[in-house]
Amino acid sequence: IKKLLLPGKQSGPYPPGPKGLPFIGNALDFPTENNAQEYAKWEKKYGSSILHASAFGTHVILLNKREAADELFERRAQKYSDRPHFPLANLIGLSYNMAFMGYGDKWRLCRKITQQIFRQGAMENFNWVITRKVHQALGGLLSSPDDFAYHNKMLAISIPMAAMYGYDVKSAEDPCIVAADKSLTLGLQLIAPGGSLINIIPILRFIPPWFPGASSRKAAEHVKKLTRDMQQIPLDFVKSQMARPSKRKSVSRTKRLYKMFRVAVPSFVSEFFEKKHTIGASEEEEAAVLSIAPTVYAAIGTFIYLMAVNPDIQKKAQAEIDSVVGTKRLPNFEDRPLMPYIEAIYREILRWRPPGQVGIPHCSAEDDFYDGYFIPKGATVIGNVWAMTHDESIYPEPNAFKPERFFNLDGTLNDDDRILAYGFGRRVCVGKHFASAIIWLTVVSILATFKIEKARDETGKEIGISDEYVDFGFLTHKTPFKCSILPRSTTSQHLVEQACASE
Ligand code: HEM
Repeated sequence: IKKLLLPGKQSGPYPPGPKGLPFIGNALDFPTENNAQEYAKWEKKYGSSILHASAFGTHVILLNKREAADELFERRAQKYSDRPHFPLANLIGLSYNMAFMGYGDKWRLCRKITQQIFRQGAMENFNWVITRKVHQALGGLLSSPDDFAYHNKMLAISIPMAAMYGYDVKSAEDPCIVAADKSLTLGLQLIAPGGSLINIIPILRFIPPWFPGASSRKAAEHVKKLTRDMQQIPLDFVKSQMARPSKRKSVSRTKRLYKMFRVAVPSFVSEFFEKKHTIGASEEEEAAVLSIAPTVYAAIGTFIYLMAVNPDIQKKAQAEIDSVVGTKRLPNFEDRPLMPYIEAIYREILRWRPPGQVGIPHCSAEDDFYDGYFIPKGATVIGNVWAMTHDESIYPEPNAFKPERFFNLDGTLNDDDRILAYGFGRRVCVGKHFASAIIWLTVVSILATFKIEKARDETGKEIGISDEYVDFGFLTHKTPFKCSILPRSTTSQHLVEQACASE
């Protein structure tokens, strides 16, 4: 209300954008689905790639071009690394997550710890657990290929559970998985700008959940409980394991966990607990990064869809794998530098359909100018990743899935390896190396062993797959579809069976 009655001194024009109504501004103009594509249309409509809209006194700046995102989020990072207030994050118990924290000491501490754990050089710690879970997913595809979405979900949730907590999920019925799945799906939906009226009119958060019509508040209460379970079950597990006295003094607690459970240790949380004693992290920061699962799930869902509709690309990729790996073993991380075409597929998946099309919003910490336009302090600043990765001047025929675009004329990979889907500046995804390893190994392992095709009906006719996606809060997922996933040969079937038996 203060912002509306006493607007700050404005010293220049806002970027172009839709004309707002009194008081509510553009509250009715913000798209509730396909927002990245709608914001790209705004660019054409208002003749500018930097745009402005507002709702109830909150200014929103949209950046559709990479130069603007690089200038503001990277070069002016001091001013653009904060997050807007997410009124629902608190209500659903997600405020512990560093992705939603303001740019302050608490975030700095979390960032320091997580960056250390997930830095590129530390990926070896996780290779073992990623490999194990990817092999289990291959086994799942072998026994029930029609349930590929289920196996994908298990993979996406069980890797962080094992890596972070040393918690070994065996089935999707595990109470922790049920809670994680529901909490993240519902939570991310609610927290996004179009997810609830509370995000636009924060005062509504004070309405009690039992009040007639307070559906978001009710949903938030439900999600909060699920979030608590999702965190608490594995946290209790780690704490109980760490509290056990060691019989042999020379074996550290994390090594002891490793010996006992043969899961990915040092797990993120057990290492976090260890660090807590030396640098003093607080209780709330103990579980920071579980919201990653849906991003990985979205990327792998896109991969399966793209392989079903692009058989020639699939064949080319399999030819590369066969020439490097042969057919007597499964691929491993050491093969990665030897397979440029698979690398190009990885880049193209995240270019073609970034899991979070408009990333996570940043917030401006002070008044600023860019390109002659005024950006007020406290503005929500959104990098439209989808628009940037579909910029025709950089990626001709942007809607086509073409891994070849990442090659130089001499057949070597080009240097366009900055994955915009991971965001920008100081808030860039802290788990990008981890995510890259998971997605790469999943892609290469599935391609090495299975053939993905469109499903056929009883007359043998191919069943078409729609190209529709559905938005889940900040994320976008491929809508459910049918396809056929069969072993490439009896040799590849045996390889998968052996890998699963040895896990
Ligand atoms: C395909 C997979 C993934 C994608 C596309 C993705 C994308 C993103 C994006 C767009 C952001 C916000 C960046 C910004 O504000 O500009 C982010 C933040 C973050 N991501 Fe990821 N992510 C993925 C996987 C992961 C994984 C596996 C982890 C696990 C460690 C992770 C942990 C985080 C954290 C902790 C943040 C918050 C960083 C901060 O606010 O300082 N992400 N991610």
